[in-house]
Amino acid sequence: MTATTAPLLRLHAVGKRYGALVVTDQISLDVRRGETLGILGPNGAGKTTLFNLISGDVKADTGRVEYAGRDITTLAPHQRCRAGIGRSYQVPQPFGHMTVFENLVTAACFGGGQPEAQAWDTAVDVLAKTGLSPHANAPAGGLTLLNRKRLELARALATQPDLLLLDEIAGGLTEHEARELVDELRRIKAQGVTMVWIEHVVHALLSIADRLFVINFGAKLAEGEPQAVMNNPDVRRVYMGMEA
Ligand SMILES: Nc1ncnc2c1ncn2[C@@H]1O[C@H](COP(=O)(O)OP(=O)(O)OP(=O)(O)O)[C@@H](O)[C@H]1O
Repeated sequence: MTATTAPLLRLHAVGKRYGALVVTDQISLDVRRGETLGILGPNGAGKTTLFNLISGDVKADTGRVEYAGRDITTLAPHQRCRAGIGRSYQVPQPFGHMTVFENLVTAACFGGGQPEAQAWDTAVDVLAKTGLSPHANAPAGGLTLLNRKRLELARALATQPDLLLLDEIAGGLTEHEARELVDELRRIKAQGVTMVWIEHVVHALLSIADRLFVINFGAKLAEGEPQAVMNNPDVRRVYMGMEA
């Protein structure tokens, strides 16, 4: 990759407020093709809002969002999804009465814009990739936490994204389960998918992230190579503050 390669995602001075509360404070951020960017920050720092601004679930008050060189600031969520941005939600949102397979076909058809025959093939492929094949015909509402997290990842993958936004998919898992999830993410990364991962389980994030971006009170606190960011005095203070 050369230094001149345009970023896949670019946020330029993006801002969002709810009344007097500034939730996103002039965030500028580039994500290169193929990289995995980890997002860290205390509870309420504005991480999920940042995802909402990228996916279109929330519209920016100020600034610009560019994807693959195109200004997508005013596009609706389904248009951004069809353009290649897939996301998971912090609270898994499957159709609980539908089977795992039906959830994936639905995501491929309606999120990814794939014709039905192709959507079936995609669903079979994603089931295998995420270890959900044994649960293909189970109702989504009855899955264990690990499998609900897997399904959340699988639904995003079924839209065949170039950019995958993952919101706290390791939270609540055991050490062993989190390791399995990271292994799955490594395989997805190896296929060239660009990822942005919000995660409080720092060691899971550090095991795969190429770069970290830390948010505090809606603004950028630090950005860069993971170990350097974790050693940054401002970041340490925020995290020690969290632990106190
Ligand atoms: N629709 C909304 N209306 C008003 N305030 C909101 C809205 N959405 C988010 N907020 C506030 O914005 C702030 C940032 O929320 P956000 O969910 O982005 O934080 P977060 O960093 O993802 O937090 P967590 O780690 O707890 O998930 C919080 O104070 C939250 O209460």
